[in-house]
Amino acid sequence: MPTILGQNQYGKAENRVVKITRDGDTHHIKDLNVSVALSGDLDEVHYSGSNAHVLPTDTTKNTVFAFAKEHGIDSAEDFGIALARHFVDSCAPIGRARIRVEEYAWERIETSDANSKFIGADEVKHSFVRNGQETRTAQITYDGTEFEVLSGLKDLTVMNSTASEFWGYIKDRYTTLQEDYDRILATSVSSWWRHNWTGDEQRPPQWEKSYAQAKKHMLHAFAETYSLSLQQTLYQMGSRVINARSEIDEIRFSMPNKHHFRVDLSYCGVENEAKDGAVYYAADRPYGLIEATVLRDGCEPRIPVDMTNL
Ligand SMILES: O=c1[nH]c(=O)c2[nH]c(=O)[nH]c2[nH]1
Repeated sequence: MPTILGQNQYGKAENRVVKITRDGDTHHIKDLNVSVALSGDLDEVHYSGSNAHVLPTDTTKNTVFAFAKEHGIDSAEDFGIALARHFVDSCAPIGRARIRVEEYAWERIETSDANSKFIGADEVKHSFVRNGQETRTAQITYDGTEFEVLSGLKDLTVMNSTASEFWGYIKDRYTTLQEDYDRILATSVSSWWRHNWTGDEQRPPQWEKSYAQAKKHMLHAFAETYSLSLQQTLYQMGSRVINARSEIDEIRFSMPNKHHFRVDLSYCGVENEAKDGAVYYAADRPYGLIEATVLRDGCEPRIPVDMTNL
């Protein structure tokens, strides 16, 4: 049977690069997991094994580490943009580069001045604890003409211990769920959002600030929405980000409903009402999975539907 080659891409995945920047005694950490995927005029390596158009994945790995040293890492997005531009602009057979980045945040450990003297410093400025909140993500794609910059996060776990109800849904012969007028709403947010910046001629967003603001608006909307469903909360979170941040046109969420079931304690004659402060069973599976995109009116959806499950 004749066959032809379909979509293909290659590169070094999961380059774990840690860059320390020293500002006197004060150190700064950028801790990234960078994956490179290149595509272009690469039929021959698949058909005949000719490597004439292949930039080795080993070289793509070396480039990641060299760029971290030579250019530093201002933000995941800046780093991805520099790498994507380099691979496409410096290597003729490569027509498109996609750089995916996960960033792990570190927080400075605050110490007492007195004890710091033991290591000969007034204050320790080089000790960090891994931040246990979300993992930041970015994906930069460049085709030689336009950039697409997606930023995101995953594993941002949030809970409202009240101000959530769920009732008025379809009931059929399989329904056992009781309507609930005071429930826990908890989820682990995965989200990607798309910036409308596409290239050099416009001023790029300030990526670090944009990320912090997007996360803040998401969290505030989660906290401030009186929720009748997780779907409604999701939409409020997306709308808040789009309305507050002019550089973002589209945001997609994948949010598992981390169910907390009020335990029926009637077996020992104990009431367990939400209003009195209840005991819940935190179920880990199965979970409702609520996913949706929120768009600025008039903008095209471009974030792939399954992007949030990476
Ligand atoms: O917020 C919710 N949305 C649903 O669609 C749903 N379905 C369900 O069983 N519980 C919930 N909760």
